[in-house]
Amino acid sequence: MIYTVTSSPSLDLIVSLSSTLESGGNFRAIEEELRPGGKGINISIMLKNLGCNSTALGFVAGFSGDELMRMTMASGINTGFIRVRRGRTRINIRIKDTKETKINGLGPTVTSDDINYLINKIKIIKENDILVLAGMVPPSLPQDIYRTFFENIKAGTKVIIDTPPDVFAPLLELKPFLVKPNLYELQDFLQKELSDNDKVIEAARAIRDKGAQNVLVSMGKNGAVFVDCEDNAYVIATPGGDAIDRTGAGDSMIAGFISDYLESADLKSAAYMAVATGAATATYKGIAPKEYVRELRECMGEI
Ligand SMILES: O=P(O)(O)OC[C@H]1O[C@](O)(CO)[C@@H](O)[C@@H]1O
Repeated sequence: MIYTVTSSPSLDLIVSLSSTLESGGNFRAIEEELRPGGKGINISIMLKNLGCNSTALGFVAGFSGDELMRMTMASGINTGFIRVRRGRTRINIRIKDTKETKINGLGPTVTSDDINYLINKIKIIKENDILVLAGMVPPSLPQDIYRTFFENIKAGTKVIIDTPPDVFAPLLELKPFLVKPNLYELQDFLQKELSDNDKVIEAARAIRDKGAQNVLVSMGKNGAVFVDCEDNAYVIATPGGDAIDRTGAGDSMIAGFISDYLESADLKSAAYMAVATGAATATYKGIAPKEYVRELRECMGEI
């Protein structure tokens, strides 16, 4: 089984403007859409599109939490959300003009009882299952919550961490199966520019040497760098196409990686599928369907 944990899921409100957003201005949307969001939720949706079942776990609250649960279940995903009493599931805003402006909300207040309910769900995850820990840790949660989750799983569970490097860095010693920073976050974290692929590979190897088994660095339109547990390093180009909506593209990469790895047990093949899946969502409105992912994967050729 595959489990995704999103400690702060969201509804994503995507609003398009015909003119450029200015602080203090008054604008009207020309298009708007409400989607279920949060990294683990997007991963579960992409997994479903690729034909893999998963269970989405996390904390939800208020009317926005009800709507998120409704939308997630309508996508055919198993859910095991913990309903918390105070506050509401955050509504993250994406404003699109010529660029994309993101405002991510705070999320509800989560108590230690709520956390224990989620830990109990995590405790039943079996050896050889996959657990994805994804997204920011909201201020209302203990900042080491992912460590607590990690420490409550059985040995042999494959843990994948899809968070910025400052969140996954303290967890590397617990030997996650895969971490996936994006290049911008990684540069910010290291406080240096990784100006060519060799430098990205070197940085990925340094993360692996600290404990991660495999490291996938997503690089937007430049594809990804993948360094595996046997020290193979690959630079994987995207199958092309102009990004129209990057929301969920990085999350889709994780789903692509998992779905391929479960079928092929081949890390390189999984990394190529990750890039195809991320590119599909980036060049599609919403989380891409399987046929489109397959088309892009075929464009990348045999590996
Ligand atoms: O958990 P974070 O880092 O705040 O990011 C959440 C946002 O990222 C996404 O999961 C896209 O990656 C959105 O669906 C969501 O609004």
